[in-house]
Amino acid sequence: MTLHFHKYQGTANDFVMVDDRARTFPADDHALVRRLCDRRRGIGADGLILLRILPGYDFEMVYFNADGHLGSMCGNGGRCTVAFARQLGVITDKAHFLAADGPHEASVDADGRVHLRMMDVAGQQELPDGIFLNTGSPHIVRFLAASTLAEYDVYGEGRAVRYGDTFRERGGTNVNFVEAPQAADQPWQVRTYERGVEDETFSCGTGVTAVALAAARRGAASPVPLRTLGGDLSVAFQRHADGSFTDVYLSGPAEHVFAGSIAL
Ligand SMILES: N[C@H](CCC[C@H](N)C(=O)O)C(=O)O
Repeated sequence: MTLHFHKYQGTANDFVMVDDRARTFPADDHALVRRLCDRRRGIGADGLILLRILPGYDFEMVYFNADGHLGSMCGNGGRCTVAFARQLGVITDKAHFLAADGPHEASVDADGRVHLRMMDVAGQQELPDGIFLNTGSPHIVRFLAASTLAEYDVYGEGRAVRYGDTFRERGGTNVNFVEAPQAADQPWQVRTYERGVEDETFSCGTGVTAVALAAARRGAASPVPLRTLGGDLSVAFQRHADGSFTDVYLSGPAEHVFAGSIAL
C-alpha cells in the first residue's frame, strides 16, 4: 500500500497530515506511525494527524504523538488540520470539528492565519513543579528569572518533571519554561518539553495557551503575545472571577510544506 501524505507546520511544530476520509489508514499500528514520524527512517514530524469524516462536524482530527500513540489535544496541529481541511475543500474559511478533548471552532483569516477556539479551562493548580493547567493537554508552566531561558536545560529539566513522582501516576505532562517580557509590548518567551515527542519541540500550541492563562494571573491582558523557537503566537481569552477562562483562542500560522507518498 502507498500512503499519500501532506506535511504541515505551525510555528515549526510539524505534522504528517493524512486524508483518511476513506478510513484506510492502519491507526492501530503504533510502530508505523512512529516510523513515519522518525526524522531519519521516515518522513519526520512531531506528530501525525488523520482527517476523518464525522457526522455532525466538518471533520474529526485524530492526533498521534511522534511516539506512535494517540495523543490528547494538539493546538498547532489543530490549526494545521483546519488549513488542510481548507486545502481539501472540506471547509471554506470556518470549521467546526471534533478533537480528543471535544468540539472546536476555527476560522482562517485573509492572511491564512488560523484562529482556533480551545476548550474552556476551569482553573490552575500551584504544584511544587510549577503551575499546572489542562488546556486539552496537561501542562506545567514554570516562570524563570530574566535572561535565563536561552541557556536553560529544557530537555533535562523537562524530563525531570515529566518523569518525576507527581506525574508518573498521572500519565506525564508537557513542561513549559517561560520568561516574562521586559516591556509591555514584548512577547512572553516560551520553550517546551513535549510528552510523546520526549524532547523539546520548536513550539507547542496547548503549551503557549497554558502559559498565556498562567500569565493572566500575573497581570497579562488578553490577547497575550507569545514567542516560541519556531515563531509567534497569540492567545485571547475571557477571564472570570472564579479563576476560570472561556472563549480561549489560539491564533497563528499554519503552512503546507510539501506533499508526498511513501510505501507502507
Ligand atoms: N504540540 C502540541 C501538543 C501536543 C500534546 C502532546 N505532546 C501530549 O500532551 O501528549 C500542541 O501544539 O499543542
